[in-house]
Amino acid sequence: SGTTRPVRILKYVQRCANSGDVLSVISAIDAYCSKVEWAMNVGDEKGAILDAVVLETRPRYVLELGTYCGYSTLRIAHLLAPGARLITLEMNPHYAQVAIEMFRHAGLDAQVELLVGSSSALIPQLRKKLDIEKFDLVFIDHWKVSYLPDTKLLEECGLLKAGSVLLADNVTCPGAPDYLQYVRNSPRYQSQYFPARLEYLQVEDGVEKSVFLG
Ligand SMILES: O=C(NC/C=C/[C@H]1O[C@@H](n2ccc(=O)cc2)[C@H](O)[C@@H]1O)c1cc([N+](=O)[O-])cc(O)c1O
Ligand SMILES: [Mg+2]
Repeated sequence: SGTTRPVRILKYVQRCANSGDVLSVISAIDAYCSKVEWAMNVGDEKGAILDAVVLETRPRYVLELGTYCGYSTLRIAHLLAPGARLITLEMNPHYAQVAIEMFRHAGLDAQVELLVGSSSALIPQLRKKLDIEKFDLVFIDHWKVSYLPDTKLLEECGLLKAGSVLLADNVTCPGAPDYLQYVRNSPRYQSQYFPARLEYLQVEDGVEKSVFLG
């Protein structure tokens, strides 16, 4: 039985990226996935949009839905102020283990709190479990069919406040049409689309930034 794609990415990073250097880890993942084998990281073009939203939001509490190898987790963690908290949810224990090793190589494992489980099971537990009232920024990049139900769950659990920012990957490819329709038509959101290419490919994608209005 061979390795998995996340393990091959991790091994490449451990071999080629300087440990403790998060930017070299990020560029090593992008190098591997653009030259050797594609993987569903947000990538460097959409990643730059994510960076800009993190910098403008200056979030204290961040939630990520879908860790995978931890690429976007690292991009976010790198830009957070001391004392900020980044929670990332991953339901696949193997992916979670790879991501933890990725965070260790980048020297950011102390900056990230990874919870293993499905978002629908974990989101209702976050307030009690983590003593967090509201999230300032949510990066949504897990199953595309879960974007809308999980957004409604975040609202119902009182985890969003006026000004909370949702940033959703892949709203064009693979697409999250029900989510888009909701955030673009609900009076409770101010939504904006940022077109970009799908990671490592010449295919059209985009991210949607939606500000919760309370
Ligand atoms: O399908 C995609 N993403 C699904 C991501 C799923 C990730 O979220 C986790 N999760 C964590 C918690 C959950 O509750 C559910 C899943 C899964 O265990 C996986 O690690 C995708 C596909 C393409 N593509 O071009 O095909 C491009 C992209 O950028 C994508 O993000
Ligand atoms: Mg994605």
